Amino acid sequence: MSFHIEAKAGEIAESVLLPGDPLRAKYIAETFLEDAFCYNQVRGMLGFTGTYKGKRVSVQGTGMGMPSASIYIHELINDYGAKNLVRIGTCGAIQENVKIRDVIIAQAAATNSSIIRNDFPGFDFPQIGNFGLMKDSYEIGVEKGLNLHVGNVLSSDLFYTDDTEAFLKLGKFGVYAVEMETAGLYYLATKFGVKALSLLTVSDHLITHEQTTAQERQTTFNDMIEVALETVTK
Ligand SMILES: O=P(O)(O)O[C@H]1O[C@H](CO)[C@@H](O)[C@H]1O
Ligand SMILES: O=c1cc[nH]c(=O)[nH]1
Repeated sequence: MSFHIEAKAGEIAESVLLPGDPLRAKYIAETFLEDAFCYNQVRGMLGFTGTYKGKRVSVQGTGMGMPSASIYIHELINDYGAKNLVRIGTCGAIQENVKIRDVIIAQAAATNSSIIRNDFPGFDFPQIGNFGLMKDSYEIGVEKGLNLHVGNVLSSDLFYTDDTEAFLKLGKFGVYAVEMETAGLYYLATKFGVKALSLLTVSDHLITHEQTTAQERQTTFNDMIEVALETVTK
C-alpha cells in the first residue's frame, strides 16, 4: 500500500498502461484483459491488473496534468516496482497534417512546466521516450495500418490558455500535439531508471476545431490501446 494506491504487494504488474481517465482504465480492463481485478479505488483513481495474451499487465488512471500523474507514476515505480510505463492519452493536434484519431508516438516532449526546470536551473533537459518501446510500438502500429506520427509533443500545465498562438507556434517547429503528462512521465522514468513511452490519439484539433465526443475519448481509442498492450507484452 502506498499513499495514493491501496494495492497489496505483488498486485501490480511490471508493465503498466497509464490513461489519464480512470474510466478508460476500467474500459481497458473490461474489454482487453482476462481475469482482471481492481486493485485501487482510492480517490476514484481506478487501477486494474489482468493478463493480455497470457502476460500480466496493469492499467492505472493518472488524472489530468503532471502534478496528479507524477504521484501515481512515482508510487508505481518506487512502491510497486513498475518497470515499463506506457501512457495512453488523448491530445489536441497543432499541425494541419495531423488529423483527428491519428496516433502519435511521443519521441520527446517539450513542456512549459517548472517541474523539470526546478531540478536543473539554467538547463533545458530534453524529455525523451524509451527507444525500444518506441521501435516496437512503431512496428506494431505500422503493421496495423495506423496513421502514425513519431516526434515531439507539448506537455502543457494548462488545458485552457489565453495564448493558443504559443501552442500553434510550436506546431510550426514540428511539435505535433498538446497534452498534459508526457514530459512528467519521461522525466520520472529517466530519474528512476525505468522505461516509458507515450502513445496519444488525437481527440481534437486546435487549427480545424474538430472534436471527438467525451464518450469516444473515454472508450473508443482501441487502436492505440492495442498497440500499447502488444508493445508491453512483446
Ligand atoms: O486523455 P488523457 O489521458 O486524460 O490526456 C489528455 O486529456 C486531458 C485533458 O482533457 C489531459 O489529461 C490530457 O493530457
Ligand atoms: O491536453 C489536451 C488534451 C486533448 N486536447 C487538447 O487540446 N489538450
